[in-house]
Amino acid sequence: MEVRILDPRIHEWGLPDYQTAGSAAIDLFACIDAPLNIAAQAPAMLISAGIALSFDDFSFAGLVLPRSGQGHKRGLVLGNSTGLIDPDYTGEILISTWNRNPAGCDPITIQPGERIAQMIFVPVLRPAFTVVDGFSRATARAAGGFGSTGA
Ligand SMILES: O=c1ccn([C@H]2C[C@H](O)[C@@H](COP(=O)(O)OP(=O)(O)OP(=O)(O)O)O2)c(=O)[nH]1
Repeated sequence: MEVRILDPRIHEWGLPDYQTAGSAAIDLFACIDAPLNIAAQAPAMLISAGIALSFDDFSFAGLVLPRSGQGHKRGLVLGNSTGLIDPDYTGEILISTWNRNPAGCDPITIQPGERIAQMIFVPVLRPAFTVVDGFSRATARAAGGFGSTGA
């Protein structure tokens, strides 16, 4: 995969070496010029991750996820829940940043270079659709949905 470093500070912050470190994800840095206050419950803010990717082929995609500590302990999550990076997207990766804490809580201050999200890569399946009126195979669950098997 080719990566363009759009923010030169990433050279010093370090591209993650997740392939040898055993981590599943690369951390994404907040490419901001000064500390940034994110108010509780304010509309999500797009923050540059400072990199762009060129996927080798269309068989995998990227998912931007919150970091567990940032989300659970601090309330810093993603305004889009999960970000999908399409394999044909070559623009800068952006992080939809949201302070989920209740209104009135202190703002969260993000520092330049802080790792505010992470990205994993997933294989993409593209099943062919066959339009039918009824399914050819019956299952025990059928249309039993939420809670249908008990609490
Ligand atoms: O957290 C994210 C989510 C998306 N993107 C970029 C990559 C992705 O390929 C593109 C479009 O995202 P998506 O397909 O989820 O957006 P959409 O709202 O469905 O718009 P589109 O019509 O562009 O597909 O935006 C990011 O940089 N960060």
